Amino acid sequence: MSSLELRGITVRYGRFTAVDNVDLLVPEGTVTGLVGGSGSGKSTLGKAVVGLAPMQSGRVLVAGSDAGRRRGRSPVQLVFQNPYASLDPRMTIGASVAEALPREAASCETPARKAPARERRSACDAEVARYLELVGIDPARAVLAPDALSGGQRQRVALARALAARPAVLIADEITSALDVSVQGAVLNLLRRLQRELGFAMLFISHNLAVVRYLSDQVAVMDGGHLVECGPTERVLERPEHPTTRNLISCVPTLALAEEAS
Ligand SMILES: Nc1ncnc2c1ncn2[C@@H]1O[C@H](COP(=O)(O)OP(=O)(O)OP(=O)(O)O)[C@@H](O)[C@H]1O
Repeated sequence: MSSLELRGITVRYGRFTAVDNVDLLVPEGTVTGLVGGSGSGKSTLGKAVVGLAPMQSGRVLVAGSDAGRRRGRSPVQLVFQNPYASLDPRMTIGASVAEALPREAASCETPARKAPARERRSACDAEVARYLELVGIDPARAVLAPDALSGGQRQRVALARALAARPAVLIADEITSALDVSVQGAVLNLLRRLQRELGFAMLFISHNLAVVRYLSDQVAVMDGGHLVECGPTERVLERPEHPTTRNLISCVPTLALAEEAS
């Protein structure tokens, strides 16, 4: 199990500072919910952690060492909002998951032993089946292309692909917001169960405070690229200290009432 520690992360797009000197610790085996208004810098921070945003300064530490300096696969995996964009449409879902497997897991090879091709293939198929089963997809569907699946099923496959890389840390960026409300709950329950079973640290980015409360041990709040508040979920949501947090919380009942009224 590993922690994720962000130290002084700053991201600029040209002259615009999207994330400004953010420090954040996600302790090992726990979930931090990252909330904030639209454009506050949540996704940019998540992308910076995996090297997809132009980080001006700062360090990303996984289990205390610089994530970027590790050899081989990244210890951090990111699952995006859009399950239609996160899988290669030209690959079967089985091939997408297989691609993410660490070499030893995909081949049952050791440095001392090179496995024959047939043995490698069947070890790889077994691992792919294991990860598809883990996310509730029938392994017989491994031969299908992503467009044969629903949005919820694709997001499950995207999750299987991320987990197949055996990440120490998972970043989930609005992973249910593009899904039908009827399948959102199932994907969130799955994510919570897998996080507890596999024990990875998770940065869970969401607009939905109810979902953040359900999943998170601590909540971090962003505003204008700054991290303005961070603390245990119960404390932050019951006794918010920063006006931005109070404002986010006060918007929830307003929205609920607006939905009732419409
Ligand atoms: N590639 C980019 N080039 C220029 N500006 C960008 C880029 N990506 C994001 N931004 C800007 O950076 C700011 C933070 O964006 P970001 O997507 O991180 O916010 P967010 O909190 O995730 O918002 P939302 O909840 O709406 O997804 C916004 O003002 C956005 O317009």
